[in-house]
Amino acid sequence: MTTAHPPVPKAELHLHIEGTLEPELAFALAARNGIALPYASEDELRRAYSFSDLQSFLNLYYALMAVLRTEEDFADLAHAYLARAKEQGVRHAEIFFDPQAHTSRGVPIGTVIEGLGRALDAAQETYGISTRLIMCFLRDESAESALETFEAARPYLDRITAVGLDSAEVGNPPSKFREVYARAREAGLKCVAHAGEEGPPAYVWEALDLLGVDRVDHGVRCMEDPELVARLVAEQIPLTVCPLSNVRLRVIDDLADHPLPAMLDAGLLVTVNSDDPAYFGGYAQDNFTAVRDALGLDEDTLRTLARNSFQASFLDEETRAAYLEEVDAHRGA
Ligand code: HPA
Ligand SMILES: [Zn+2]
Repeated sequence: MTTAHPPVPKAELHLHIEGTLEPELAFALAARNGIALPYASEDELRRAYSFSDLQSFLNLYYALMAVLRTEEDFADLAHAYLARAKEQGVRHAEIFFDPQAHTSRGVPIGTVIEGLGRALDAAQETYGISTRLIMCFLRDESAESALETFEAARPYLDRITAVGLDSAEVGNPPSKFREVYARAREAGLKCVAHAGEEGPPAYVWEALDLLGVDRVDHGVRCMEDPELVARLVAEQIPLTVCPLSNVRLRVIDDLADHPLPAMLDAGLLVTVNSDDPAYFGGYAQDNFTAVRDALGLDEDTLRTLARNSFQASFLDEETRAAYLEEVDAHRGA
């Protein structure tokens, strides 16, 4: 008899909670809230998950959020994610949310944060997962809207660890959001930003130099610029890479061609994450397994990726050290 190895303990650092909305939950919440979805069934919805680029995904991602209306909806969404994350060996999750995608539909920011917070408060006890929240600004909305969102979130900043930047990248460079990032840093928050997913290496430079990010989300296009790679290596700025997302959004043609091994060889602090797992075909361990199989990564490399995930996290040193010990004690990938 063969015994399946438990998945390696890991931190998930690039995960949009709205991107964990599975068709089953979308239909259940639609029914609960009396909302009609333009799909006849879960299968029909699933068949719409075929994307040509980031924007084609974002269109469906924002449309399906219509089912999220109450604190309970946001709590249920986070509980469903945490239950799956536990099965995938996730021990720590730093979770993005997109407040403007909800406030623009009339859902108060407090409903979003209190709802997610309710689930995250129970996460350690219920799932054995420590959590942080990262509030993202939609970069295809205005700089003023980001500032207004930050001010609306002020009463809840004790629940928020960092700010981030997501949505349609090309044409919306980090420089547009200097002011809100300065304000966030002044308030004691960490800073991350999506950069170098569809956008050029210049956007990664801007995220570093103008926003002062502690971590770059995606960042795969840094490989086009050796000077940028040298900077990221020298400062050990973490990159939260999302392999299955890259294939589904056609950032990379084929997983077998993914630059992950070259990134590791270059000395970059790379982590593997799931981005929007309900849409891209896999959660955290699914991404680990997929890169292992497509790129022939060995057990030591997978353990390095798991170690990197805790190194790149916003955990305190004591908790980080405890998780790293768990990784080192783990056998099998
Ligand atoms: O991969 C992504 N990129 C940009 N914005 C996003 N919002 C959800 N997922 C993504
Ligand atoms: Zn993302």
